[in-house]
Amino acid sequence: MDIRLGNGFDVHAFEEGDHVILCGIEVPHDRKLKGHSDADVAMHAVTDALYGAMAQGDIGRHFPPSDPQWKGAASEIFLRHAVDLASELGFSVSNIDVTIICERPKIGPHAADMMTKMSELMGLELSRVSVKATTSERLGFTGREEGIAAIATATLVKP
Ligand SMILES: Nc1ccn([C@@H]2O[C@H](COP(=O)(O)O)[C@@H](O)[C@H]2O)c(=O)n1
Ligand SMILES: C[C@@]1(CO)OP(=O)(O)OP(=O)(O)OC[C@H]1O
Repeated sequence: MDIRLGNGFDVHAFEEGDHVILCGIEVPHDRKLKGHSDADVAMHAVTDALYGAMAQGDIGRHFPPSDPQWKGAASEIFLRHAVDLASELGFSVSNIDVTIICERPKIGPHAADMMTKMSELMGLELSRVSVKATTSERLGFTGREEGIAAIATATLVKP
């Protein structure tokens, strides 16, 4: 069996707004995340973890930020592409795990919805999807609430 591990990391800065989108779920907040796409930092980290496990580059290689086609795009397009590519290459996703790093918004109350959404989008059973969060104890750019970071791992298997 061919077992692959990938990691992904992403950061998006805050700008004026009233909600953020994380793992495909709209979370009310007093700012939004800035990006070329919908700036779903957590979904981008998972997508990059999938590309990494396949050694297929990164999200910007497949969806260049210079391409106007992706302006305001829903990040599930990127995630689905990575999942479909895995399937084309003979892999199935075994599990994903993502940690969202921010002081606010609190992720705990939304984590179940986020895991359900990721499970549905990826066609992956819920027990194989993990979404969790931490603060950075008020240190650094996440601690100053300048933006949100996310780090993810994904495991792919080919029988
Ligand atoms: N945005 C966040 C950050 C944290 N949590 C939850 O709080 C727990 C404690 O966080 P520490 O950074 O103080 O360790 C953490 O384990 C999460 O359960 C959260 O929901 N949203
Ligand atoms: C997702 C893409 C799509 O153009 O743009 P952004 O929303 O800015 O997100 P980023 O994490 O900077 O990744 C680069 C791009 O692929």
